[in-house]
Amino acid sequence: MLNPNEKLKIEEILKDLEYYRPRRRGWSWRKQLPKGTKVGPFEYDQISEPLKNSVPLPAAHYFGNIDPQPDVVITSEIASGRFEDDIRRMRMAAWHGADHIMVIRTLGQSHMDGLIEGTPEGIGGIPITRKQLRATRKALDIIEDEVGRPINFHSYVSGVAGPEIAVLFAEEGVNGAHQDPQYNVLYRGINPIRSFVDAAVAKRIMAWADMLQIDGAHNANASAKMAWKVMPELLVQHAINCAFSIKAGMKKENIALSTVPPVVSPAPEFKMNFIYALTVRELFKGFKFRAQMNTRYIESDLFDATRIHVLDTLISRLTKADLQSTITPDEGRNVPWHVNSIRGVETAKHTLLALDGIKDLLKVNEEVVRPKIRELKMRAILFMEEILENGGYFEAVEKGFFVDNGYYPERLGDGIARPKDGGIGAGSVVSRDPDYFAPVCEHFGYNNLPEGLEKPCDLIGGCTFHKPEKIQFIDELDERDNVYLRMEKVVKERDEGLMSPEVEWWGDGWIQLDMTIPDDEAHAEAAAIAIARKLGLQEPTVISKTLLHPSEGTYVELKARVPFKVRRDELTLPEKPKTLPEEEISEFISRYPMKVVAGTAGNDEHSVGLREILDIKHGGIEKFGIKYTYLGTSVPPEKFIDAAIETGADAILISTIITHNDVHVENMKKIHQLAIEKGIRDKIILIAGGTQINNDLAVSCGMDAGFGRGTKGIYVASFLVKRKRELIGE
Ligand SMILES: Cc1ncc(COP(=O)(O)O)c(/C=N/CCC[C@H](N)C(=O)O)c1O
Repeated sequence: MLNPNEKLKIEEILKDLEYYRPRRRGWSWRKQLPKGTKVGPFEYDQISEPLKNSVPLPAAHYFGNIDPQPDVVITSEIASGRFEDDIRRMRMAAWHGADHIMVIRTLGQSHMDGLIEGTPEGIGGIPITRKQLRATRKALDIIEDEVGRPINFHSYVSGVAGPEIAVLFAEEGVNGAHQDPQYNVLYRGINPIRSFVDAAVAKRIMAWADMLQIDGAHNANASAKMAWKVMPELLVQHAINCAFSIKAGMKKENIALSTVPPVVSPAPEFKMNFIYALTVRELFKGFKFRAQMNTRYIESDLFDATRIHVLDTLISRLTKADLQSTITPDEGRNVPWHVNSIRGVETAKHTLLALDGIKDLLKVNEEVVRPKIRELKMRAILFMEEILENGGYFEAVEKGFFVDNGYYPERLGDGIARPKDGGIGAGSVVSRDPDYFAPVCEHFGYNNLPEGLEKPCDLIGGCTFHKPEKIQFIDELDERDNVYLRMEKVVKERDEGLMSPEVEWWGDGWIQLDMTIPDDEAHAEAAAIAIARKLGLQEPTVISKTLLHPSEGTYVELKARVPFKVRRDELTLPEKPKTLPEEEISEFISRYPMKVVAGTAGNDEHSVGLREILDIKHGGIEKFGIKYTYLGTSVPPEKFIDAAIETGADAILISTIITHNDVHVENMKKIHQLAIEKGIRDKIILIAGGTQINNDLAVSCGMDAGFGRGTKGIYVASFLVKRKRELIGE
């Protein structure tokens, strides 16, 4: 069982992998809760069972730290090239609410006509191998136990080894996979006939394994020059894969359409995206919808990408999504980093919760949308009719019907044409002889079962689906490229407590820094690099720039490598404030009633933090019986002293956030000085608080104590009691 306070040890995961068997087969949906379910102070209509361990959204602490889980499965796409580091990121993503982990394959795996073995390092994705799948599924088992919800493990069945990959996934308990023959044809240049034959074989196996299938329509969005123009084609692509999948034996509820809002602002996106989303859900009722956030128009600006993804998730809530697949906001600038995988999950969770029940609040204006939906459907139907007129799919793809940037029936003639008898694997499909028989189960198509056999694999005493002990587990094939070699350095540093920052791989040393340079883009970029170099950072690289003004300023984000490590055992941790037990505070106050005056000092209007320290509802000092007089905001130092004298207060609590020209320091010194002048300094307790305050600073300005960001009422109450005890000699 994983302990949240202990790091996951990959070496433990790698032990006894040859004996590992997946705990289940098939896809797990979230367990829905009824409409009107109460969580903390609120009622929800679209949530599922909560997690045992999780990280709530940033604002959750205002509402009792609730972390309601939306009804929709949330995907995190993770693949840095080293599965051992991806496993740690999967644990992070699971705690933030992801229960669908998608692992992108290494560059070019689609062109390998066979399986890869061992654990080589990947490029831009993971080499999908039996050992990598087992280690990851085994890790996901303990991670799902830690968060308390099943996690779906997902990858891709495509390429010339599609059927072999499908068997591998079925054997290793993979829960979901992309499978769409059109992907092979259009984007991997694999022979169309081979692709569809392989797809039938693969889909039949996926059906047996009860895997959820995601189709590949999103790739047309991602590939078209004008992504919004391919909307009619997307409907056709979905139709082709859905119909083919049903014929290959898949159940409708395991067929998910991969649908992406096609365009982004500054386009008036909802005029297209919302209509399209309504249309696809109407046409494919009964299938599942996997909403993928837009990848086509992501730039390097994390804020813009996040805004896009919030709006994409709004589309999901306004129509329907069974899965919300997040895209990391940094997909436009680097291979996704840990933090951005998590940000993608937070965006989905935040938006889905924010829009809980939204469809009960709004009605779609049928009068306006109906003709537009109908037009889209007509365009798709015409497209399909033209395919038929041209002799069918293979002829149409040969003529470049697909991913053409015309808004069908308009055609620009720039579609992706694939010759029916060309491409990788051309001519490799042979028809089965009348007496063809393969002694394996779930084998699509003509399989001549001999008399007396109940199922094909009876002939060989069981196939790997029915006798998993027959699966051949190959450990490592390349002694120069495997996880053990990679772990040698990592385990040594980890056990020595050597720490360095990382973005995707253990200790890769990368950090991100950002700065605003008051100059044009070119000079700002050059200056940022020079500054990073002077800071001693290595390989400084600009990953994003935001023009604030052509000449006045540019905001620059860089990544750079830290050339050193720090030792964990040499770190001085900020000591946690020593608080007294609640009942001890209340008991003391009952014997020595205390009064304070409080307010925000000087010309400071920020009072939320101070209210949290005072008011009972936030666990403020009032909770322990301490009475307070609230002087309001922008209180001059003199007023604090006069009020304290007037009310006979034991303490003055000043809150100060503004630090321009050190006004916070001046105010603290002034109050300390005035208390001396009025002869009350030795009887009154002076406390300052605020996000820019710390104890040393406050004491150096004459305060008795200072409290910074994250302070709780009990910290202040404990200090008041301790100081009062000193004053009365208890
Ligand atoms: C239908 C299909 N088959 C196979 C592959 C993978 O194929 P290869 O191993 O890269 O050749 C893909 C990949 N899609 C792009 C990334 C995931 C995307 N961002 C998503 O979230 O859906 C695919 O769409």
